[in-house]
Amino acid sequence: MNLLAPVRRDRILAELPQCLRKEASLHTHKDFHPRVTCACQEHRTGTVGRFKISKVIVVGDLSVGKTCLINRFCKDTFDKNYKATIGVDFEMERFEVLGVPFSLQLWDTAGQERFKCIASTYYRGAQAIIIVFNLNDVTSLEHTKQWLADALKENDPSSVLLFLVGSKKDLSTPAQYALMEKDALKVAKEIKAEFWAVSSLTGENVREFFFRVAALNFEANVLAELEKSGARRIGDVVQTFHPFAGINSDDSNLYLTASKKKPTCCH
Ligand SMILES: Nc1nc2c(ncn2[C@@H]2O[C@H](COP(=O)(O)OP(=O)(O)OP(=O)(O)O)[C@@H](O)[C@H]2O)c(=O)[nH]1
Repeated sequence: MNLLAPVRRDRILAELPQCLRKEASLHTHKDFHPRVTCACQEHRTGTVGRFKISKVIVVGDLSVGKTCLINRFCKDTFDKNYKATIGVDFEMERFEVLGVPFSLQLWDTAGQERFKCIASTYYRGAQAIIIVFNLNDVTSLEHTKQWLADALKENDPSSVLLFLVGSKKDLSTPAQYALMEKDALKVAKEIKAEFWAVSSLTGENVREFFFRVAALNFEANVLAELEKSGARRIGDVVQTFHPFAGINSDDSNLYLTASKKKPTCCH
């Protein structure tokens, strides 16, 4: 029995949302990986779509706009008054990607030094890290590397997606923005993060950004799941036949046959 309400119509993704700037993007390909599209069509996404929830943490200096960013996307609200986040808070957002349900758990963490210690205990297990800075405050951009280093202490750098997000775009003139973007692109390249510039006040790029986060996360999860199930299938054959290795001299061939077996779909 499915007790969950259907996914909101405006959370349905049928295509891969595009990056903001190709210079600092995690992927420049236009569509989802063909193996992912194929797995979704054939309902071979394993735990993704059943009970998979992807944890995303949002870090950055105090008052850069982390809470406002999450609230603009999840609740479509904006509060002009600053209320510091104490420790952490989280929102759950459900999507449907290529027909498969997929959820993001968005963790809003405190930027204030005195709450940082509590917040950092929630960094572990993140599949994506969003590092936010204020487009009108170069110091907050400089601090992003330290925020990332702290978040990576608790996570495996090779399996986490990174996003560098410049906030409060509405407060910059085009000339100021252009200057800051140059610096931000450099940092993004250095830390291997995808760059975005948003405004939670106007909503500019907010939806596009989170759709991109959801899509790339989903893609990474399905690819990992396919890899895992492929390895398991090969392992199963070996396990099944291994006890008879002395009898069945072709045992090694079985292993090879299994691993070389042509997939039924595009890979
Ligand atoms: N003009 C403008 N102001 C913003 C924007 N985003 C946030 N703010 C303002 O910036 C202040 C701080 O925003 P928050 O979202 O609370 O900042 P935070 O990063 O969550 O702060 P901490 O919880 O202390 O880490 C508030 O007064 C917001 O109204 C934006 O896009 N444009």
